[in-house]
Amino acid sequence: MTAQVIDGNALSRQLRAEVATRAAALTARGVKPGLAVILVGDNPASQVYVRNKVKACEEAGLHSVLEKYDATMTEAELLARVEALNNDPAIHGILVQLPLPAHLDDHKVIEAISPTKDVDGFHVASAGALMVGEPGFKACTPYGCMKMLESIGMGNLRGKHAVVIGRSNIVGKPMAMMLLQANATVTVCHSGTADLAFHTRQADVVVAAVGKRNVLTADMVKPGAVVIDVGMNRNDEGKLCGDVDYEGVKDVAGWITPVPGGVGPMTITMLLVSTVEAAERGLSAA
Ligand SMILES: Nc1nc2c(c(=O)[nH]1)N[C@@H](CN(C=O)c1ccc(C(=O)N[C@@H](CCC(=O)O)C(=O)O)cc1)CN2
Ligand SMILES: [Mg+2]
Repeated sequence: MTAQVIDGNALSRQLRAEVATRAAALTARGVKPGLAVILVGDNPASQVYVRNKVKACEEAGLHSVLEKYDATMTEAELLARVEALNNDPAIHGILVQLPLPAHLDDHKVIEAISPTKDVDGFHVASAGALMVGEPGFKACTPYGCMKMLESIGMGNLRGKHAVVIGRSNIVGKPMAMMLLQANATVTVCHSGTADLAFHTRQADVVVAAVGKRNVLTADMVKPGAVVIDVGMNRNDEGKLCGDVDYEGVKDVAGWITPVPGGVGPMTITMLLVSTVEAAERGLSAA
């Protein structure tokens, strides 16, 4: 079997066109959706991601503001910027690019963002809303993975077993909750799991989100399973690769996401979706 590829670039193009239509409708009503992106420090990967976020906003007709600060910025200064953006009516979504420099407390900074503008979905209020099935912003990477599943007719996972590898607050845990909301039976595996392959071999859907190459190899996958790769690593040649041994797993899986061109672009797409939604919510509350 050769797996079918779930193309994150193609799906993103389609969803971003829908975002552009919604943004144009809002703009015509006098509300241009606005995203503020805060970057502290000079992490080279983060610089690329924030640039891509701003570019994606421009292309979809959203207003965006990129605030770049030196790595020496104090926590008090950062919290003051977040507070100013919370009170800025032209801004509907705020995100603080992670990772932050070590002297800044990620949790404290994220909690300072108004939950009404938390388009990254990282605030405890957003995570709690997801947990209890209430409306709220969803973390963009797992949200993008769910859209990828929907795109292949697997939006409802009743009777299916999903295995998530990784338990981070920004991917693994919200991913598990979203799969549960979609009626899957969910297993979360992590560094303390005794026999990872035992679990993954039973899975109809595997999401690998560890940040380690070759965490999932062909012998660990049930034939025909859907494999979603959230990892971003470098191989020995310095080439970008995921957590999944793509070349081996593609001969066993039914569907697979590539790296690059899979989950990554969907992360930015879902950020745009949530920003437009934030602006729409504001309008309907007015
Ligand atoms: N505040 C946030 N910080 C971080 C998030 C986040 O969602 N919010 N996620 C990641 C980084 N990230 C977005 O911020 C991100 C990572 C990767 C991609 C992407 O498109 N990757 C491409 C490859 C890019 C390359 O060549 O290097 C792909 O997979 O095709 C987009 C966004 C951590 N921080
Ligand atoms: Mg920190």
